[in-house]
Amino acid sequence: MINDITRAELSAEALKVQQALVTHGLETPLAPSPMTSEQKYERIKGLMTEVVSTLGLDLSDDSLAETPHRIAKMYVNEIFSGLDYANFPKITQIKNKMGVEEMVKIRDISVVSTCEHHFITIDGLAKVAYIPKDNIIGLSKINRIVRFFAQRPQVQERLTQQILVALQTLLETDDVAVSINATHYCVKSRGIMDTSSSTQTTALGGCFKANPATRAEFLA
Ligand SMILES: Nc1nc2c(ncn2[C@@H]2O[C@H](COP(=O)(O)OP(=O)(O)OP(=O)(O)O)[C@@H](O)[C@H]2O)c(=O)[nH]1
Ligand SMILES: [Zn+2]
Repeated sequence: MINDITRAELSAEALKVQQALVTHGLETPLAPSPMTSEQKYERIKGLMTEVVSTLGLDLSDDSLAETPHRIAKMYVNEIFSGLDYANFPKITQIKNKMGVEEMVKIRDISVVSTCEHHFITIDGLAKVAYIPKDNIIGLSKINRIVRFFAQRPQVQERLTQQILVALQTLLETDDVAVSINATHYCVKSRGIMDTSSSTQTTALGGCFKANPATRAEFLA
């Protein structure tokens, strides 16, 4: 949830994307919080002090002393920074004056996210394609949108869909496709401890869904 003060600071793109995710039932489950980033940092630092000392570790050791601070900073400013729409990337688009009507496809976009069930890393690659309508988006902005949604606690299926809907909303076309192949460290480093499996998720819109040839070209 976003309060009125925060809303005023958000970009038009961030607000449009947030609204679209809510409409599609794809928004990350968020509980209303009146806390600022600074207040969240202070509280998490205190709570992590409890976690680390409960584990029996000596917080007076010079290597461990700053760990609660590091974790709180990492959660708020880094790996969960995508929970705050104030961090939504600046989006640059240009008019499609050159009449591009073929697929634009970006491969091997780094996806480093965090599994929301275990708070352990998800590590993979994304492929994103779209067929331009009126606008062409700056290429790096696609990577930045992937990163924004990756920097949340996630399930891979929702991450894939959030990227799809964000791009459809910004590009004003349904003709977008997203695919992610990733290793879940909650599967690799604990639990079943499978070190070889990876997970592929795909979200297709418009002609990528309707046209088998377009779908095949994307997935190839
Ligand atoms: N669909 C989906 N499942 C995920 C994702 N990340 C983790 N999971 C799964 O979430 C499930 C949580 O299952 P639980 O039984 O509640 O947790 P757990 O006891 O730690 O389960 P194990 O991992 O089997 O030890 C596990 O099967 C995980 O593999 C994801 O991105 N998508
Ligand atoms: Zn997990």
